[in-house]
Amino acid sequence: MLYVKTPEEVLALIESEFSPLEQAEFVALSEAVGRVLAEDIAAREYVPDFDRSTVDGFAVRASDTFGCSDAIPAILPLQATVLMGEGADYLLNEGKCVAVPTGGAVPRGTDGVVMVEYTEDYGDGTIGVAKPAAPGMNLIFRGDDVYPGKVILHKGRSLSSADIGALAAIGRVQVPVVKKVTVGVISTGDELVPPEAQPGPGQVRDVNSPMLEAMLSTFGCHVVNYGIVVDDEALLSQKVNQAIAECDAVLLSGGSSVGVKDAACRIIESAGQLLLHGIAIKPGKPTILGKAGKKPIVGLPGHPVAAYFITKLFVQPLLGRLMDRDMTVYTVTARVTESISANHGRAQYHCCRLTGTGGELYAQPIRGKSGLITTLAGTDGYFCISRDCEGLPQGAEIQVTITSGV
Ligand SMILES: Nc1nc2c(c(=O)[nH]1)N[C@H]1C(S)=C(S)[C@@H](COP(=O)(O)OP(=O)(O)OC[C@H]3O[C@@H](n4cnc5c(N)ncnc54)[C@H](O)[C@@H]3O)O[C@H]1N2
Ligand code: MOO
Repeated sequence: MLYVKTPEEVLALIESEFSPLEQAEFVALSEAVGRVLAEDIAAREYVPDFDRSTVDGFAVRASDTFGCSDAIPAILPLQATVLMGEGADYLLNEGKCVAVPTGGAVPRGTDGVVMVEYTEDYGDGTIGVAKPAAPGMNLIFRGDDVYPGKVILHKGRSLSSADIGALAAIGRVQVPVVKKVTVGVISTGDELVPPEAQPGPGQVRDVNSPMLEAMLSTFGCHVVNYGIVVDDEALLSQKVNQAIAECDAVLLSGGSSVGVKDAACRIIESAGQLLLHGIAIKPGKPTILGKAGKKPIVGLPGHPVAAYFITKLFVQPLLGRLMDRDMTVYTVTARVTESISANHGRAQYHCCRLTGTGGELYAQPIRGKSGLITTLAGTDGYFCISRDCEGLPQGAEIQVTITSGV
């Protein structure tokens, strides 16, 4: 008999029982994408460090161009030409202009740049300006991007490729990141053979290890795969204890239910402390959570779809807690394409395919038992029917968490 907790209670348990590992290291910028920042990053300099033009054109004092037009251009003598990669440390004289390339420095006193398209070079050292410049037009001023002390990225953020660009802009080539959490993965079952093997009668390929390994690497973890262990309690216990010694967290798939050979619960209990056995969720009810010291041990249900959802819904936030990382998932609103029934009392999760027509998104639920795996393959996301709901009518609005691409 399982004494189940609600998903909300499980998330609260994770928050209260586990804490960030707080292990940081420095990595090169080229290694930093996807890593989690260990501290806020503040700029130490101005970016850009000089006033610069955003167009090819002529730096002007805007007031010298007011009122000009195609018919009556402002005629400004060319004072100088700025070259790319060189400074312009002089004053723009009143009534004059300076030729600047896109990104080039502009002289002091410039408060606008007129695009070359709106000018005419008369060939006598003067430029005709046919369109007035508004103050600030086509200019980026020193420190517009960042200034010393400005925090550009916050602790806990998983670095995106755009963030890498921002770090490069401020010269942070050694980045303080949270050390990767190492997660040990063990699959248990007498019936399991490695994916490369041809299953014999009653045997199935190990789906969970490769799937979990892939999921964990998208969460930014380092994975140690301990392979398949047969249903031998002593052997499994030895493997679990080895994984606890070598890793920061352990996932054990299979053997989580209440069958005679389902030893995961006893093994986790003897390795440390049992925190939970059973979540009011479908699929994934017979999930186990325990800890050995500060290290979490999760007993995932053997059914691959159940193992998948439990990893998405609870292991991901658990590892986020260890890495002190924001693991917020984003959802989109869609309408279900067909009615779907649900078990009252358990939050029920379904994968779906999304289509979009007429500005609306539609979610086609993918039906199938949790022992099947191809129901997950090729789906775009998943949605939940809450435990107090007996089903959804066709067209009901749902929130879909997108999973395609990860
Ligand atoms: N009497 C009861 N039986 C079951 C219950 C229950 O409450 N009472 N719960 C069912 C639910 S729900 C689930 S989910 C499963 C969980 O089973 P276990 O975690 O104990 O896992 P196993 O018995 O080892 O395997 C279940 C199923 O999954 C296949 N499996 C296991 N590992 C893998 C893997 N790595 N790759 C692919 N497939 C795997 C295994 O062959 C079994 O078919 O229990 C129900 N039973
Ligand atoms: O967790 Mo089970 O998947 O409901 O069969």
